[in-house]
Amino acid sequence: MHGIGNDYIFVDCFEQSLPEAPEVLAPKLSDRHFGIGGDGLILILPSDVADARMRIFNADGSEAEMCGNGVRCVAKYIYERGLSRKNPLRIETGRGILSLQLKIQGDRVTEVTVDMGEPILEAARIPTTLPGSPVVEAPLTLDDGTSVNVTCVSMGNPHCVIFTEDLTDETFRRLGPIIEKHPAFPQRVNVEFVRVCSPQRVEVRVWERGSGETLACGTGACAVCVAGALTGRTERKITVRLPGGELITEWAPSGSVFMTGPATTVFTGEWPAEIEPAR
Ligand SMILES: N[C@H](CCC[C@H](N)C(=O)O)C(=O)O
Repeated sequence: MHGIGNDYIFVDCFEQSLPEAPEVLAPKLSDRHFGIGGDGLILILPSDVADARMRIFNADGSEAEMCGNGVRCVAKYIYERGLSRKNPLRIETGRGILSLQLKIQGDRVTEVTVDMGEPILEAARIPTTLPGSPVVEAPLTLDDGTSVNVTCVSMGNPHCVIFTEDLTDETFRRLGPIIEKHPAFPQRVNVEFVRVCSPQRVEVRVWERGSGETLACGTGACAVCVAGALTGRTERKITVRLPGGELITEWAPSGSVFMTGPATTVFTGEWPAEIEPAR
């Protein structure tokens, strides 16, 4: 399944368990030539406190606290497979229990609005060693001596937002991995490069922690919405245009960030666990 091109392999763990640790399995299955292919692995598990629990592992095997595009797909799976027919659904994640409002046409979930919770802005909880809480347009010095201004937001997982007119491949692919692993981010960081088109619309490219360039990032779109409002560059409700499609985000007066977007099933199947990927 995918959320506007941010694709994951989803495993239904209600009735089955994995043949090996997810940290080991995620890189194997995510490999687009020797595995199934995806930006990572997402486990759909039973929960004592919600309709289901989601665990997300990036393509490098690292576990993340949250995945915005992924949680919309989990809700679609749970509802369409009849594991729960509630609406809204509640999904337990690494950042707590989230509420998801489903748009249903026929028997299909076509769109999901997620209450992503409140942004986390204290530097130590992003986490980052940069000064300020919130960290807004702070200079981040790179190892070549140059610096970029960054605004840091956590949606349960860490994000570094850079407002720029330069979304070229050269800059994106040079700076993305450098900033992902920058010492100012003890747990690494997801990096969003943002061009402001208007106070209601931005264009974004994302270099994800643990997965590199992806076509979209739901938590990243929410972090951009918060950073745009904090810096006065955008309104609190914006359309975020990513390479894979668009998400609607709003940092509501209640403090929660809401994200609306589609969720798509590409195929279902099974992998013969005894066959090891060739690598
Ligand atoms: N790479 C992210 C997890 C996936 C987030 C993204 N795919 C989304 O839709 O929010 C991290 O390590 O925090």
